[in-house]
Amino acid sequence: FHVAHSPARPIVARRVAVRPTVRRVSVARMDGASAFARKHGAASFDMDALVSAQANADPTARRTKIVATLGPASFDEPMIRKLIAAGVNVFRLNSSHRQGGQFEALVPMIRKAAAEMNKPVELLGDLQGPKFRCANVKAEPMPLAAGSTVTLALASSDGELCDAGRIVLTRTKEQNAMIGGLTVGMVVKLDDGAMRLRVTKRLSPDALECLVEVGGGLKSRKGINVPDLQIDCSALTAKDIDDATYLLTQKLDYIALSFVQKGSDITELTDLMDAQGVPRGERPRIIPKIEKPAALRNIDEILDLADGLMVARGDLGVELGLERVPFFQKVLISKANKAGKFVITATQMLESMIGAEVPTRAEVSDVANAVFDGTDAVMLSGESAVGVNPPEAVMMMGRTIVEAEMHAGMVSPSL
Ligand SMILES: Nc1ncnc2c1ncn2[C@@H]1O[C@H](COP(=O)(O)OP(=O)(O)O)[C@@H](O)[C@H]1O
Ligand SMILES: C=C(OP(=O)(O)O)C(=O)O
Repeated sequence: FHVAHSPARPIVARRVAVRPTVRRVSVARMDGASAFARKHGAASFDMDALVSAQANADPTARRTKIVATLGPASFDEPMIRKLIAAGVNVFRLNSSHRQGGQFEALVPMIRKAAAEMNKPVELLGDLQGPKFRCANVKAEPMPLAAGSTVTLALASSDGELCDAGRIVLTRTKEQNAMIGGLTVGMVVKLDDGAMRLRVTKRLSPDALECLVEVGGGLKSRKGINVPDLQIDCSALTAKDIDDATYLLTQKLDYIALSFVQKGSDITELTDLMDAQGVPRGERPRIIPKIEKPAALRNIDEILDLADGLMVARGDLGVELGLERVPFFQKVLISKANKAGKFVITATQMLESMIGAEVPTRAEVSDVANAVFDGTDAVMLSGESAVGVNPPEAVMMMGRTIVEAEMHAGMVSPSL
């Protein structure tokens, strides 16, 4: 190699990794280097055996479960059967997108397919919670060009669509409060932060002018986050109560609650179950979605009242900052493991498979690392809801999990 232009600070192996004294490192002080040394210091690798021992086992025979979100790409019975055969353990019905009698048709379809295939498939109903979303878009995707100006407004009539530089939100108590609370200079993020607006002018009590700082294409019902705005609202919105009222009649296995911030948010859901007279033995297990900094602060009281957790990395990434997600994923998985509760790692796991047959190395690595962290389940979102090949996404995830589980004992979590 020509080294004349080598960087001032070359990459060097961590000295602690080869020090024979690693076992004396203080456990109390868990700095990165000592944690690395404690994990790897004493390991010896039989490279021949490791390279030969490719897991060619059945990708459906694994401990870590696969949760697959259903959507337009997976709504028919032949596809549901393919997904079950590919190894889906839990189907997720996202109430944020519930329309017409969609779920009413899907639930019996899944149960029938699972029974006929003799596979123990479970169902998870996800409640939107106080999450802001745009209305449906007239011609998808609606272009938002960087540098252009758009209007962000409450819908002026029922059924108004996002169109021609106007992003509209259905009128709900929470969305009315959001539009009312926005002030000039605030940042508004769209679609899990893929696009960014900045408020430049208040046009009326119901509408704001915004500059598109990061552009893109907006699709129907995409999430809207305003990290600078705190809105005091209940954990269950009117829509959640309506969705939960239906879901609780379906004897689902799990119910996920979005934007939980504190323990009492979970109590709102158990109160609803009481009010509906859902017998104790028939209640779905409650999964708070951890996607707000407040939920991280109050995680112990939340975990106490929950049956499991979801590391909801989509919104968590927007609310907390993307670069902070990996560490908190490990903390949340560790806390759930220690409390004896299950944990689902969710969102963008094989994201590129929405449009491609093959994922990126980074995505495969992400699935494997979630397994190494100790997750109990990994989740597919758009990959199985709107992707080009939902069964292949499930099989890719299954193969990755099997391979990771084979080595999980060697790559034990360090938290
Ligand atoms: N029940 C549904 N009906 C229509 N589209 C859906 C449904 N569920 C999911 N989708 C589509 O799949 C995408 C990914 O699903 P998911 O991650 O659950 O949604 P989101 O991140 O919007 O909550 C959604 O943004 C939506 O476009
Ligand atoms: C799972 C998540 O929630 P949703 O898909 O409902 O936005 C998330 O934000 O990661």
